[in-house]
Amino acid sequence: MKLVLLRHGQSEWNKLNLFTGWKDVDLSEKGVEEAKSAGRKLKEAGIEFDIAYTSYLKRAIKTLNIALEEMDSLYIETVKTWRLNERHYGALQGLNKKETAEKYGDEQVHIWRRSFDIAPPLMDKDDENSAHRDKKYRDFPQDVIPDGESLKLTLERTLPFFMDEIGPSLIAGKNVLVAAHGNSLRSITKYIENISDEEITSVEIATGEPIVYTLDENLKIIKKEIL
Ligand SMILES: O=C1c2ccccc2C(=O)c2c1cc(NS(=O)(=O)c1ccccc1O)c(O)c2O
Repeated sequence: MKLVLLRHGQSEWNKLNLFTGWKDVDLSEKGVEEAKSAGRKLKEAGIEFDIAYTSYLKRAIKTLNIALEEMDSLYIETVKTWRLNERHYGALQGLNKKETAEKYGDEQVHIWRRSFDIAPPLMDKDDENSAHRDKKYRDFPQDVIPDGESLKLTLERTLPFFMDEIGPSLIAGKNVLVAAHGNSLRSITKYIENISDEEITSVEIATGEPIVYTLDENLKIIKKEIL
């Protein structure tokens, strides 16, 4: 069966090189085109999906819907989960490179950049952008919703969803499409390709380029191709 990973197209804040995280920004024009192109590639590859998974963030949801529309597959079951959200960048959300360096210093940025288990400064729970005040997350236990995540924490809240939901769909023989974010897709890649904690920080998943895994019933990779 096929597992296809698709990182959302360029967002409005990617264009401005701002930390985005859980900020629910829209796709840019370019991002919409990237999603259409990904959908066309998947249609040409002739993959028929049985189920799709995405995050609670519109840049991923729209990427999925645009790609499914290109494949004339908007009818398939789609599951949305906060566990596929991008890494939460805490108080850094909305900052650009210059502001981050000015506020925290180049040395600190350099440490954060390569770190696996260091979280950024947390966002205040009463910040207007806090997930604790966002209706999307109102039904979740408040201690589960993050205010900032290390890469390790992000992987640790995404992988259980893969093991409990996506894995069983694959083992049931379904073709699965996951439209999500750089760091949440790293979690799945890390597991499928058995990548170490050190190596995963340098794995980059390109936007809008479907990664197609053909897996056996033990979720071992038979073939990997990037469309
Ligand atoms: O500061 C961070 C950082 C801080 C806290 C947790 C994670 C990261 C992180 O993962 C990261 C950073 C900077 C840059 N490059 S940058 O310094 O040029 C930069 C800074 C701010 C906004 C966008 C930029 O491109 C990266 O490529 C990163 O992957």
